[in-house]
Order: sequence, then C-alpha cells, then structure tokens
Amino acid sequence: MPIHGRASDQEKKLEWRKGRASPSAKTIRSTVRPNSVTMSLNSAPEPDKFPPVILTEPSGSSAEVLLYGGQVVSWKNELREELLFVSSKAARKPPKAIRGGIAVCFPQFGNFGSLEQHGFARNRVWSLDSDPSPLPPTDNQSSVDLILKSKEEDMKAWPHRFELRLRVSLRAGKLILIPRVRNTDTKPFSFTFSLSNYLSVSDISEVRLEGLETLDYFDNLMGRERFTEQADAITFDGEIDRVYLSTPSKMAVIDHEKKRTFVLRKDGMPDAGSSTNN
Ligand SMILES: O=P(O)(O)OC[C@H]1O[C@H](O)[C@H](O)[C@@H](O)[C@@H]1O
Repeated sequence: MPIHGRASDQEKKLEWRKGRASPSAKTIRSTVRPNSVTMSLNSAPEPDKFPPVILTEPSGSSAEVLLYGGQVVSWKNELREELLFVSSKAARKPPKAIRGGIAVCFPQFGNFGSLEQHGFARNRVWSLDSDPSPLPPTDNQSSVDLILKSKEEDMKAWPHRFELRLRVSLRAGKLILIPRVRNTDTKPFSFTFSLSNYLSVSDISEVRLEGLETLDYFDNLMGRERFTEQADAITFDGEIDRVYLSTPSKMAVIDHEKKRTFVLRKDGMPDAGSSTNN
C-alpha cells in the first residue's frame, strides 16, 4: 500500500558497493546529476575545528565537504535548493559518523565483515591531498582532493596499510566523486566500499527508482535472502534495505512531487544498495 501524506526531510539513499584486492591503486568514479545544477574552494572556520571546504561555481550551485569523514554534507543547486539530506541530529565531529550527505564507507560496507558498520573511514579526520596524481591538478574553485591514510590505531582492527583518496568536483548540474584506494602494504588486501548518497526527496511515496528492474538482490530485511526484482521500477510502500547485484552504470531517482530527477552514474562499482531512511 502506498504511503500518502507529506513527510518532510524524508530521504532516499542509494549506495554503490565494490570489492577488490591487489596492491595497486583503484579508481572508482561516480556522478550524481539532478536535472540541472554547478562550484569555488573556500575554507570557512567553524567552532568544531573541522572547517568545511565550500565548493562553488558560476551558475550559483555549491557543495560543502568536511575533512571529518571526507563527507559531502551539502549540495545546493543554482536555485539554492538543498539536494542532500543530513539528519538534524548529526554531530559533525568524532566519534559518531554523520548520518547524511554522501558517506564514504571503507574498508567495509554495512556489516559485511567484522568491523564497525560501514567501516572506519567515515568517522576519521581526513586531510587535504596535495598530491592527487595521476589525476590532473584541479582548479581551486570547484574541486577538492582529500586523503585518509592508515593509522596504527586502526591496524589492530584492520591490519593493512592504505591510502584512500577522494576527489569531489562540482560542475554545472553535476557532482562528481572519484574515490581511489592504494594498497601501500606489502601484501594484498580485500575491502568493500560504498558511497552512500542520502538524496533529499519530497515524499517517499512519490519517488521511483529506475534501472534495477530484473536484477537479483539481497534483502537485508529478510535475512539477506536473494530475490529477483519483478517490478518495472522500485517504489517505496514501506521500509526497504537491499543490495542489488551487477547494476547498470546509470540509474534514475525520480521525484514526481518535486519534479526533479537525480541521474546516478557509476564506474567500477558493480552493486547498488537501496534503502529508505527517516
Ligand atoms: O545508519 P547507517 O549506519 O549510516 O547505515 C544506514 C544504512 O546503510 C545501509 O543501507 C544498510 O544496508 C542499512 O541497513 C543501514 O540502515
């Protein structure tokens, strides 16, 4: 039964998940594009000592990226409309992860392993990356490069040396995230990874997700049992928490009430999670 009636600040969250090994750098690219959107790099000091990086671009859109978690916590279009959801209860400092925006889950997605839910990268303080090569240097207005390196304290739970990089670039109508993992250890390691996008939508009953038809998925609400999607598009009549397998490079989240479509594109991450969160 569809849910009717308004629920402000409801969100639709999509996750992309990947697993890889081998001692080399791996680039994964994902782009989220609403109907239209664009970003400058400024630092505005905040009392919590983790000043956000503000990206802007000429058409007036903007994004806010925190060193805490390497997390995008705001993306506004040229009309200054917020496109991402962040929980009003989220504290933007350790030790708790920020619930919302675009969370970087590494080296574990969800509870697919023995680490804390979604790994530790989302509640560590990242640094600005001064050497993003081989990616070309960015302009300072609309992109930022961040890095998280392995620390001794994390080696107890996950004994691998790594460098996790993230480039966030704002363009007209697009937000592009390029994460890269480098194994700086002497032995291979495996990991799972996701960029968890909390997209802001008007009313979840007015939203449909296209691109996952006929795919197999694990249903986290059914003991991770495997099913095959039968619907033409995913709609949300209640809580959903699934991981779809071998997903296409393009998916669309259509918000009928806001008359807005998010087009999600990805490279290098085979699976996609779909869940509702309030
Ligand atoms: O609340 P978080 O730790 O950020 O996780 C949010 C969600 O992430 C994934 O979608 C999991 O499959 C869900 O079970 C979980 O609720």
